Amino acid sequence: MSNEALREEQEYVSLLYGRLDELREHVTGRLTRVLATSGGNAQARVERDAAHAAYAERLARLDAAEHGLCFGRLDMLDGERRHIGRMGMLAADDTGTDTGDAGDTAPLLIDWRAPAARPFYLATAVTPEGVRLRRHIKDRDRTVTEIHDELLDLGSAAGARHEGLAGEAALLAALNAGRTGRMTDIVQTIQAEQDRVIRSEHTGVLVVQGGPGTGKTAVALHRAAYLLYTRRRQLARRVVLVIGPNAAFLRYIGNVLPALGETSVLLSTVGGLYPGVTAERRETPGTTEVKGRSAMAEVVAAAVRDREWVPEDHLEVEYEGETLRLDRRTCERARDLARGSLSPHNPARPIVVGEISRALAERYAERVGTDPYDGERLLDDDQVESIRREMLTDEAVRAALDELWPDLTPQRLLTDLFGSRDRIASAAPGFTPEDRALLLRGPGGGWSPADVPLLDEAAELLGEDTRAKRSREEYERRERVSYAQGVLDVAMGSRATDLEDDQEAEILTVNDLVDADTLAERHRETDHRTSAERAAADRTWAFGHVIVDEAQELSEMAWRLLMRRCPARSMTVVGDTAQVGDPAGTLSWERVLDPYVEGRWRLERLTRNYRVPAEIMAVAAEVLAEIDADLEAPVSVRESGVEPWGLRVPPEELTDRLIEIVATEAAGLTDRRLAVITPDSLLEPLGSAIAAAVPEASVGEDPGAPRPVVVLDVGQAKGLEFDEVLVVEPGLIVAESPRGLNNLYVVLTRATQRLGVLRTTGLPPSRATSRVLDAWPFAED
Ligand SMILES: Nc1ncnc2c1ncn2[C@@H]1O[C@H](COP(=O)(O)OP(=O)(O)OP(=O)(O)O)[C@@H](O)[C@H]1O
Repeated sequence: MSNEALREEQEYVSLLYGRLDELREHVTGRLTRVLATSGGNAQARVERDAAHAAYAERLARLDAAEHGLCFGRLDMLDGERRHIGRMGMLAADDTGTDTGDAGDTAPLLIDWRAPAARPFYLATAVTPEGVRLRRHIKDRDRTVTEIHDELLDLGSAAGARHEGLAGEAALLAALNAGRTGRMTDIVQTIQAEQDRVIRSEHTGVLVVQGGPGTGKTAVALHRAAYLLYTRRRQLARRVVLVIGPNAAFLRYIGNVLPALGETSVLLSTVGGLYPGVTAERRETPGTTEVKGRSAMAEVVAAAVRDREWVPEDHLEVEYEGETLRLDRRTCERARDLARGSLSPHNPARPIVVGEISRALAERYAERVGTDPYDGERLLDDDQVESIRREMLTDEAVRAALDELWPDLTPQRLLTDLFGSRDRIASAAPGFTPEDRALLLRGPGGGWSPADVPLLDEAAELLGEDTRAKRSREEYERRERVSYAQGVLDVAMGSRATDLEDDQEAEILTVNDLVDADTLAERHRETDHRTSAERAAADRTWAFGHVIVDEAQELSEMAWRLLMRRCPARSMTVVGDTAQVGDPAGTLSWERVLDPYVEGRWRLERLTRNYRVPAEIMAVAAEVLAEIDADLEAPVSVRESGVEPWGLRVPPEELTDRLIEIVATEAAGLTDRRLAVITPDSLLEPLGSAIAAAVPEASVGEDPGAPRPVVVLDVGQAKGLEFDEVLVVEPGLIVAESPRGLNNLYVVLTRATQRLGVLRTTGLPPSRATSRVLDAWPFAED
């Protein structure tokens, strides 16, 4: 890299940062002006809120572009030069436009997502796409530090060493860099097969199948950014939902989209998609599997129907000293009318209430208001109606109505169902007694992630619970009034205090003009939450696009929930059926997708492994062949020169040797991270032993700052990566789960540099069910 080239690029990059500062200043000025204005009618307020949100979002995008603003340059064969960066910028003084591909104005910088930037990712020496030179530019704190050039016209160079790797030097530098515990974006080095997925024009369900480390997560997130760029109007309002397997994974990927300037995104697990429920209950794999089956939809529906009760023969209700009898037919008629309304359960309840209370009032009127001589009813219709209304406040009548057709929350329905052997038997007649036993549970203990799709299913069938809705509305109203009262108090407190008493009496205060109730109602009109916050709080939100990562882990019931959240069926589904570990997870995309979008989903494959060096992948590929000989392992794009190591120790020495190894490794880690991955059953004992002996270690990913050493079980390691990985007792990992080999494949493919395997001599061969492990040249301790 010549100094001349560095100087030239520095000049250009400084110009771009100067322009970025101008844009920032301009938007900040506008934002300040919006914040300073007040008053006006409702429309003015709405417009002001919209402008406020738009400027704040734009400022966030400008801030996000600060690091690595311009990372590439294309010199085209026709002499044109294009600079590629995190956002588009025009040279013109039009501060409102910066898409970089607009109109005739020459762009200073082209957004990586614009069509003109595409050759940066696709051009190779064989298909140069009109590019003569591709340059990768690296800067730190606005200073250009490195430049990598590739000449792509055929005569000029041998091209990349690995055919098809775009920007090989920059790519390898990124792949070899130490991991921080937070995923970073890959805009500078997106590869051609990934670019095709990111920019796919398919608007329906796009499935991206790829082995470990092929960049599925990275691609899915960049696709979200791409879609937000090309369809910002629709998607920013409707929000893009990104689903990940667990909270640690969401933290791991959480910085990528903000770093790309995109905020209209909600990251969640499936278990996090039911507002008000924190799904932390742990369940056995058997229970998770049963709850994930699509047949559970019918079980929930049957559980609702079972609560729409009619008596065997008749129902007796005590009212004002009289025993009123309702026969089965009357109750049945009420139930049929309510069901025939096709409304969900709760909204249909008034039909039952109306029918039954009317029948009861009639019976009562017959008893107390009948002429003893001619049997004529003495009460007119109005009197009967007022008796009926009166009855609705009576406890016995209400109890009878609750028995016939209770107002139900999804939580109530499922708590009652799972707490009763009889209810389960009635709702799940097709299940085996063993499966039914897996659903049974005692009171309390909260909800599990597998419960959330069931709660959601129940919520659909039950509709809004009228009582809960009323009390929620009343609570929200009281909150608004109390907030408004606070506003009024502040207003009163801050009025001028140097007035004479009699003067004060003459002056209207804010409390004379408006009371807290009125002010509260006015506040109702404005909702200052972002779209993503509103989406998170709304169970029925329809997302513009849904991205599902580690999608092989989702159960059939989870798919039902996600499909409801995305009526447009615009989805990017990324996963690897060979990595499925969840007992309710999927081994076939057809099976889970065809029921919703039969024949309309598209499959793309990623074939290169960017994470795992060839030496480690060679071992993992053998495990993959054990899972299914037809599955193809992704091809590593690099070698590390370091072979994986294995050590076998006597069982009684496992903990001490492990601590010793971890302590030694930890001492040698600089800017690197080590993960110790254990079987689920050993996480607790080994994790606490390591954490007690090695100060750099934490058990589970630290929600705050990631530690250099982390001890995880298989489920926690899913989707994550580390510079070094130490797998403990692989035989037990295989033995502990019906998908044990898949789990072994997952843990062996988490390392970017080094892999070690530590096992005991004690496990009987039947428990170490992997041929690869049996054949592994473990050193004996
Ligand atoms: N084009 C690229 N440039 C630089 N880094 C890349 C590129 N593609 C992937 N990577 C890196 O490779 C690693 C693996 O990517 P990612 O986690 O997205 O793979 P994955 O397919 O989701 O893996 P798994 O199935 O094991 O979870 C990440 O560190 C990612 O940043």
